[in-house]
Amino acid sequence: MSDAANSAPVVRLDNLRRSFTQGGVTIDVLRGVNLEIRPGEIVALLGPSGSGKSTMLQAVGLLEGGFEGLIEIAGINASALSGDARTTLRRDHLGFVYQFHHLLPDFNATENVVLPQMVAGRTAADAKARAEELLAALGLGHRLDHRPNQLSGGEQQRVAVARALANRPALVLADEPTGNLDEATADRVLEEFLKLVRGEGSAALIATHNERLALRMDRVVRLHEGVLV
Ligand SMILES: Nc1ncnc2c1ncn2[C@@H]1O[C@H](COP(=O)(O)OP(=O)(O)OP(=O)(O)O)[C@@H](O)[C@H]1O
Repeated sequence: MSDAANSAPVVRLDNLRRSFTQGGVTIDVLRGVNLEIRPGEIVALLGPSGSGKSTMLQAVGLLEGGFEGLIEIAGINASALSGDARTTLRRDHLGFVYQFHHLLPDFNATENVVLPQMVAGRTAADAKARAEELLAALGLGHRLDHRPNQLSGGEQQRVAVARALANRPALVLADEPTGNLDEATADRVLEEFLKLVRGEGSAALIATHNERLALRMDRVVRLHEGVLV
């Protein structure tokens, strides 16, 4: 067995449930999701539109309340934590990539990757060196001073990838990370994303509609009628 298989999971979900009530109608979106992700493991989360992929990522990302069941991140029971402690747990262990990059428009590529590191307490010099290393690894060494609106869609997503990995998260959560790119660009960006995640030794949970891209990951799980199959 590999080292990864012997070590504690970076995330463990046990009987995760979430319902939404809207206009008197309740829908049970997650009906008892169980999942464990090992350190360094890259997992694709598939499921049709509306099956609850984003809802599940919000739970694991500790971004929303209203869930029942266990959410454990790096061995810590997140369900039992206060808001501040959840924020710290998120900052120390998780990185996020969304379909749309959510970069800060007034900051250049380097600064967008530096900022989360400064929030985590790293010195400006260390943060800058780390940002430049990640951006160079993603082929953006010549775009460090460009602001988001001076970058192509693929370049913007690469900056978002660098930002997500900046604090060396144990787990990267990605929601359709290449969903707004054309097929060829999506393929290239995903390839670089996976390579970097593997190189960094992070685990990842990546929601996608794309079966072909999912096959490039270590494991595929599917949301069907509120549970993972
Ligand atoms: N805040 C909310 N209030 C009410 N219903 C919600 C809320 N958030 C999500 N839902 C419902 O939960 C279901 C799952 O939504 P979710 O966004 O998780 O699906 P998804 O699998 O990510 O879909 P897509 O692939 O289209 O992004 C949908 O039917 C949606 O309408």
